[in-house]
Amino acid sequence: MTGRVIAVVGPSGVGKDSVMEGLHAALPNAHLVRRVITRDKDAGGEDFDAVSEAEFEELVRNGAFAIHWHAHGLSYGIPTMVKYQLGQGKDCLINFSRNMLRPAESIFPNLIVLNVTAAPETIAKRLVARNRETEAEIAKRLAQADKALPTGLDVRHLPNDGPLAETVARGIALLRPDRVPRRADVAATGQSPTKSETVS
Ligand SMILES: Nc1ncnc2c1ncn2[C@@H]1O[C@H](COP(=O)(O)OP(=O)(O)OP(=O)(O)O)[C@@H](O)[C@H]1O
Ligand SMILES: O=P(O)(O)OC[C@H]1O[C@H](OP(=O)(O)O)[C@H](O)[C@@H]1O
Repeated sequence: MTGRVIAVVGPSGVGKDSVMEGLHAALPNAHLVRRVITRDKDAGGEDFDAVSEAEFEELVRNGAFAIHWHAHGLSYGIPTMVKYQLGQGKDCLINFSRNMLRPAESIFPNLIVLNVTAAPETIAKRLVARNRETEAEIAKRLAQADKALPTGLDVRHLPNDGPLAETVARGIALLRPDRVPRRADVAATGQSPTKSETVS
């Protein structure tokens, strides 16, 4: 059976990478996708392949990416290898861009969106504490924190205001392939129960 693409989205600093690491540790069938990014290799944070802009463009020309995008003055690519992993039946966890969810639908038919959220002041504190971006870069990222998600996708909401371990435990429950939605989910959305799910 084909694996699922689990597109982890949310504002910069909300905790996507942290949640993904926790899910990866707990779910043996979930592959953590390593992104190619035009970011300094010593920037810290997620494990990624650092390339120059010229190298990135060459990779694009050579069809190295299943999908790629530009954000925050950087370029991000998801290696085509992900399709092999999906073909092997592995779920693939990808730190994704909210802007790319619509195009992703046709590239990855088995797409689940894990929408990580937190209060704006919590996100701001985390970005400062992480110390990866300058003050000006942090301000720009915070200005883009609020972005609507496209409609009609299978979105599962994961608040990350509290302890990370609790978020990860709720994330695991949200991703269970046999998960039966709560009645409240059905009533709240008034549509297909799998379209929008939250575990509290
Ligand atoms: N539940 C949590 N409680 C406390 N700190 C957290 C929690 N989740 C994440 N953090 C911290 O918040 C900071 C931002 O987390 P992370 O880098 O995972 O965010 P991100 O959403 O992947 O950001 P970006 O999109 O910019 O890469 C990190 O320093 C991380 O350790
Ligand atoms: O705002 P949207 O489009 O959702 O996300 C844009 C980009 O922001 C984050 O980048 P980083 O991991 O902080 O470098 C995401 O991973 C994504 O690549």
